[in-house]
Amino acid sequence: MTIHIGAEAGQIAETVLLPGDPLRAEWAAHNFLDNPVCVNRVRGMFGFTGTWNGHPVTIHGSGMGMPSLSIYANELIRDYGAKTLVRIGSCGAMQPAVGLRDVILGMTASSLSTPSRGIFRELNFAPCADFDLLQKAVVAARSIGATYHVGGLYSADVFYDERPDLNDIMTRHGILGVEMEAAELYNLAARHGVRALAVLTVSDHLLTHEALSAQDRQSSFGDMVRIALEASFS
Ligand SMILES: O=P(O)(O)O[C@H]1O[C@H](CO)[C@@H](O)[C@H]1O
Ligand SMILES: O=c1cc[nH]c(=O)[nH]1
Repeated sequence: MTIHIGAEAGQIAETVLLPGDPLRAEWAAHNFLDNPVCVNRVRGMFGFTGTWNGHPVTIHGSGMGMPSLSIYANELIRDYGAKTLVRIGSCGAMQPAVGLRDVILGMTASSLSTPSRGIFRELNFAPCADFDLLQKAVVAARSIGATYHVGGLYSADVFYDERPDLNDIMTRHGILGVEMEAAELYNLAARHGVRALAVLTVSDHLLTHEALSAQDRQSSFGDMVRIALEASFS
């Protein structure tokens, strides 16, 4: 057990899917895993471990924002030995060619700052996905017929952004979507020598202002879960 995760040693799989929403973790575990067992409920941040095609998998909420994800990813990697961490999240589209419900595979993640800023200081480290996972996710996305895009993410620190000019700069530089966790996940993966990828579903569009409901964000993003699982084990 750790401060934030109540699972016993051995109850967390080496492959962990990380939705921000703990109820999405519950939905995904019950819809995609065999014999899911709840292994964490500390602070209501549910984690479930089961199997997918015989492979042990944990699906664990990360919470919203990089400070929250950083707590869970640190403990999952350092205390439980997680080796493959795939964020399965929602995001806002930042390009006209990206549509609602499309999947974005996050090759890089730009940010204003992350919990790792204190380490990098004057350096502009470039957080990026694990290439092997990324290319396997592309194959998986193609095979299930998902509409997908590969490219850069913007990991913002705030959802209600008083600096829309930052979004505009990201759009002008080709960034596909905005979310709030991937940059720190990629930083931690680099630091600890593990694999990470963000597989996201577009839940709203910054340019058209279309948006899906909270219920849709919790329990209708099956393609990204399938892609995350296929990529992890192929
Ligand atoms: O749907 P999740 O995975 O939580 O991801 C996105 O949704 C939350 C904001 O609504 C932030 O966590 C953002 O990154
Ligand atoms: O962080 C997020 C997630 C979805 N949509 C956004 O605009 N931001």
